[in-house]
Amino acid sequence: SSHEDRFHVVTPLKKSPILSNVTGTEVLLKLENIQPMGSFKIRGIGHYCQTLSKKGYTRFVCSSGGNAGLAAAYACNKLGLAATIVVPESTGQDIVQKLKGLGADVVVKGKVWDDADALAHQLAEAPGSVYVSPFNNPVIWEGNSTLIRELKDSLGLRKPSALVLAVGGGGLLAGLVSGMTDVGWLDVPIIAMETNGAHCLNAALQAGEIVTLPDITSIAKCLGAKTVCERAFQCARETDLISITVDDREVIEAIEKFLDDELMLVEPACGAALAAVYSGHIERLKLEGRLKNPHGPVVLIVCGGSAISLSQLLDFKSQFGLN
Ligand SMILES: COC[C@H](NCc1c(COP(=O)(O)O)cnc(C)c1O)C(=O)O
Repeated sequence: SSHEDRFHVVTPLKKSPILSNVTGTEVLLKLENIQPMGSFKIRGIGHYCQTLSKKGYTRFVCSSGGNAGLAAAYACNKLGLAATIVVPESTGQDIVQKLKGLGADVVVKGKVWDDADALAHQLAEAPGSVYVSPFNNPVIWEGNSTLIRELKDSLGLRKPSALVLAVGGGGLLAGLVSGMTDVGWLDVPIIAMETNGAHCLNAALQAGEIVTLPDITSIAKCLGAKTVCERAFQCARETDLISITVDDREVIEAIEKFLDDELMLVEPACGAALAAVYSGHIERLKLEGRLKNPHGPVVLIVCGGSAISLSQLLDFKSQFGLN
């Protein structure tokens, strides 16, 4: 599609000598943290808002941990449409202010994203309004799949030995699998990272069916969906998906190491993906022979996100005794 009818940018696929050295294999970073509003969300949410705006809706009602909301507020601002973003109490004030700065109405509701989502569905009943899911819609997955097309264009005939991503509700996973189907990469192993306490996909895979977590107890609130979407659960069974969970402490260690190594500050949702490298999972999987195409690069999706600041990182470090 031509530039003016999409909001995302083509992001760099950056070689990382330091992370390659840490894992003993080539690691490439897909820098979604430099998308407008700081995360990959603009690909799927921007495409969804763009598509639905042609149907005459005047107000978009998006439930979000924060990042999908920022993408929706940005898209509606560009489209000249009203936006209501419903976030849980765990969403920080800096994100709320950013949302308001984009002209969105912000409603804070409930302890976790699921509570905010229930209200968003109600508010979207109003005439002229339409609901925007942060992760559970085929149009969103179609937008997210543009990331794979860019990887294919960058890598040419080279196939990744693995794709590493963070999973919240599963929209990024569903989108990547859609793109992988298009480019013939369904055999590429997917390393699906979650934090313990926001591990709805891992819990479902262990149970053999979709389950709902009792609560979100991880600091990675932007991964905080208690139930993984159906499509993501199906994707996990249709692909060579390796589900890994990490502790919040490992996430904070990964964030700090990445800041020192690559001079970029990312939030806990993204730190979960980075922990695949810094907690030694990539190295282990390689030694276990799980990465069938060992000569290919590991591609890590640096998903970005706004739920971080230097002071929050310092608070997290003292919370986990990492000073
Ligand atoms: C509760 O929150 C769901 C969603 N965040 C999801 C998210 C993910 C995971 O993407 P998903 O698996 O939900 O498509 C990864 N990386 C970042 C930085 C994210 O913000 C949101 O913003 O509303």
